[in-house]
Amino acid sequence: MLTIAAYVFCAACFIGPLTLFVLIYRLNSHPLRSFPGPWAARFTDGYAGVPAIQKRLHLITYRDHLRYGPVVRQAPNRLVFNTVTALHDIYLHSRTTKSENYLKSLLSTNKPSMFNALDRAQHRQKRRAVGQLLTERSMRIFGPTMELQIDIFLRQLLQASQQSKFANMTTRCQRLATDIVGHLAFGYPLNTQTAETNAVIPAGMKRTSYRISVYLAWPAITFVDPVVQWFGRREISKFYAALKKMVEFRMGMPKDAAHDLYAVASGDMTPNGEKGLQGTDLWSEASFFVIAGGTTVTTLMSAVFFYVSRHPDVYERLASEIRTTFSSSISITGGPELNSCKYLRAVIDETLRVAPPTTATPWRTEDIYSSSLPSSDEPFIIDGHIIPRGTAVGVSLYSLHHNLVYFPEPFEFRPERWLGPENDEVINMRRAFAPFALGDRGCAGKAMAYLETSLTVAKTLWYFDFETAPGELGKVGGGTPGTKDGREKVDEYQLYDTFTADHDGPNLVFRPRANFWRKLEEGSA
Ligand code: HEM
Repeated sequence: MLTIAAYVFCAACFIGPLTLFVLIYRLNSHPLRSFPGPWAARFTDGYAGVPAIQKRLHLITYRDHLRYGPVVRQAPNRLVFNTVTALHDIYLHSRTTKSENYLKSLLSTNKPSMFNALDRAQHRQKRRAVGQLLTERSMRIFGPTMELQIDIFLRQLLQASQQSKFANMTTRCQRLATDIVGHLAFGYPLNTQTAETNAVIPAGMKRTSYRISVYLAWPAITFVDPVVQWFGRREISKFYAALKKMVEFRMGMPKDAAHDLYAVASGDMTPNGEKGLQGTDLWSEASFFVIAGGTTVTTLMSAVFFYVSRHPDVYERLASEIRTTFSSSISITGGPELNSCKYLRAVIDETLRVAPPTTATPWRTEDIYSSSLPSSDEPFIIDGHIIPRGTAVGVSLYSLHHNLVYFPEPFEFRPERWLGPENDEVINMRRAFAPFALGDRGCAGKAMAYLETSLTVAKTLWYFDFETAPGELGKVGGGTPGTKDGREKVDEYQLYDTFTADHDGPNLVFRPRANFWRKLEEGSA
């Protein structure tokens, strides 16, 4: 009988040469060997995986572009680009789909959602069904529900100001965005703004997004997921229990009782005559929806408050636009007047540029998964490079949005850059601006994100003046001078890469304007 030592010896004899073979192959014969990049990235996904665990992969990617140029090999089979040509070649290409590592985001449900379906036909059916809920027309129907939640947000700010307390805008915006998306997905009042009962939902969203981020960057490490789940089992079971409660609540209501995912996208046929989502498909879609719509808008709103509070000139111009465009709080609603606020739109776009809420690189690959796409012998070319089959390609939105070639003084927050005459420089800038990605896998919720953020910012500036909290509290959210890890810029809102970003602050102090606050107290905002 073999002893344990003999087993170990046999394994070593097999694994040793195999590892050596893989290393030599990756160094000398791998089809991506001529692309520049750090040495470790040739051998292991761990090169990106470790900073993903540290929530700073977007900063490492930015640094690597400065070191190695516009295309960097970030993992044995992954190339990240930093040009506008690559952006368009990748995301508007007729033969790309999401890369295989997105399957690692299936996690517990094992049912692909619109986010991680690789097959085109499957994705198209989901996108058509879900997309109906996110059109501008649908947003007009949903608008009043959204505004009721924003009123609660404003009343909470009023309360904080009356009690001379500061407000941490990450927490406030996160709860607001969660409550809004809860209504849109499940027609369910999560009430995280006013009660702690469902606070597990935003916390669960953050945790899930982080796990997805790490597993996307380092797919092989997914084997630790059962251990991660075991350690977080209490929170995870609370999170799923809260989701289950929402589902059961909604199923107990008539289908047309709310304007939500269930009403608009489920059933054999949707109201638009599309094939609808069925049973469990619907709920894997809805769970993803809560994360996609909740975490991203949270980042956008918090970052707007960060930048506006630190730029008095921007603050003055924005406040003046809102306070002269509208005649009352009731008139601040979705429509032509809100759309006429060009400076507000420039502030939001500049925020999306400097602090893109999706910090992860949205990876794509040549589509070999869709039965509906005939195979092709055409080379797959990105930015002039022939890309071998099986390679994941992508653009880091954080890097591209800080690329000097397109955005002069890239770390300066200057909304005015979006308002200049349409010259070549501005056209180039617009082509390089892609916070929602591009193409048929780009964001489905763009109209909702602009509406929700515009309403929240405009209404806040109608009722309040605000400034950063005094002392150390006011520094939360910015960088720390002297650090050498890419987080040294005091005036840059610090994003922690968890696929969608995590962050803290800003801490702001609010002062009600004149007597407008009475309307808030009366509940007739
Ligand atoms: C500022 C806010 C937002 C930003 C910056 C943003 C950004 C993005 C990006 C970059 C993607 C592509 C991700 C990838 O390829 O992996 C995406 C996809 C998606 N987003 Fe958003 N998003 C925002 C808000 C929303 C909202 C409010 C919703 C809906 C409630 C939403 C729903 C979706 C969906 C369903 C997809 C998947 C689309 C598909 O694969 O067909 N997003 N988003």
